[in-house]
Amino acid sequence: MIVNSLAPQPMPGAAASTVDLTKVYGSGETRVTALDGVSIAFREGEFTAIMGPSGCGKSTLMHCAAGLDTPTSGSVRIGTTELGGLDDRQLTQLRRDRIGFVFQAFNLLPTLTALENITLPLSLAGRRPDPQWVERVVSMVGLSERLGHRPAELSGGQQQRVAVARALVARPAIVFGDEPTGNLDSRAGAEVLGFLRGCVEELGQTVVMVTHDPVAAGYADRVVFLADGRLVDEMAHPSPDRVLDVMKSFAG
Ligand SMILES: Nc1ncnc2c1ncn2[C@@H]1O[C@H](COP(=O)(O)OP(=O)(O)OP(=O)(O)O)[C@@H](O)[C@H]1O
Repeated sequence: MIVNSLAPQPMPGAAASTVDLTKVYGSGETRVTALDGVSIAFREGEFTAIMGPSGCGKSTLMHCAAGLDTPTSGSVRIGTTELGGLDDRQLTQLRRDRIGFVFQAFNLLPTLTALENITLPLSLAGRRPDPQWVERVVSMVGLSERLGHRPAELSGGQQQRVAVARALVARPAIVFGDEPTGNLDSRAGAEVLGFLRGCVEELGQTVVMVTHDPVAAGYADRVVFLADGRLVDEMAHPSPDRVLDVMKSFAG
């Protein structure tokens, strides 16, 4: 299937983009081509879900696009910054300042309060929080009453909301989520997805999320489908039913 928005060149207005990205793990008999020439742009202010069968390369794509893993070949840009041209220190700085992460495991520090966890990226960067922005993020994710609580005193959904707020606090160019609702029940998952949607609509953020869940994908503006390390399809304005139909076609 030809996918017309998967342009070979980085698009203007892309928060992140890849061109002809490949990632090969191992060698000889254990060689695995996890990504096989992926060119994609994540547009500013858009919520994209990455889907596809287990092992198709979703996490690898996200990790390479976020500068957490190094591609075998091809290029990755965050905005106009080409990651291949950065040394380790610059890459660490770019991840800290321009990228937000939300993982399946909430990854909060147990000894810190919710507020301290949220502002940790700024503390590490030696930056002062912008009180108005922190207040906006905190109230959007509905945590105003619980800022003094430690993670153990919060439900899973609340902990993930802290993680979403932490991902947003530095006003990143892009937020990446790796199955951010994978550990949550459907109600808490829906809340977190609603907040990610809110980040896009109310705060103008760009969000990219890996998910297996067609209902989660239904919150996105666009779903891109990977199979065997290649982009094979995409869908604008997805609904869970239509996403499920595409997923079934992979299984068949
Ligand atoms: N560190 C690694 N060493 C060797 N092979 C790897 C490594 N990481 C991933 N792979 C392989 O690369 C391929 C893509 O893996 P990846 O985790 O990106 O897939 P995925 O679509 O995210 O899978 P899932 O939905 O099961 O999480 C798989 O075949 C996987 O076994």
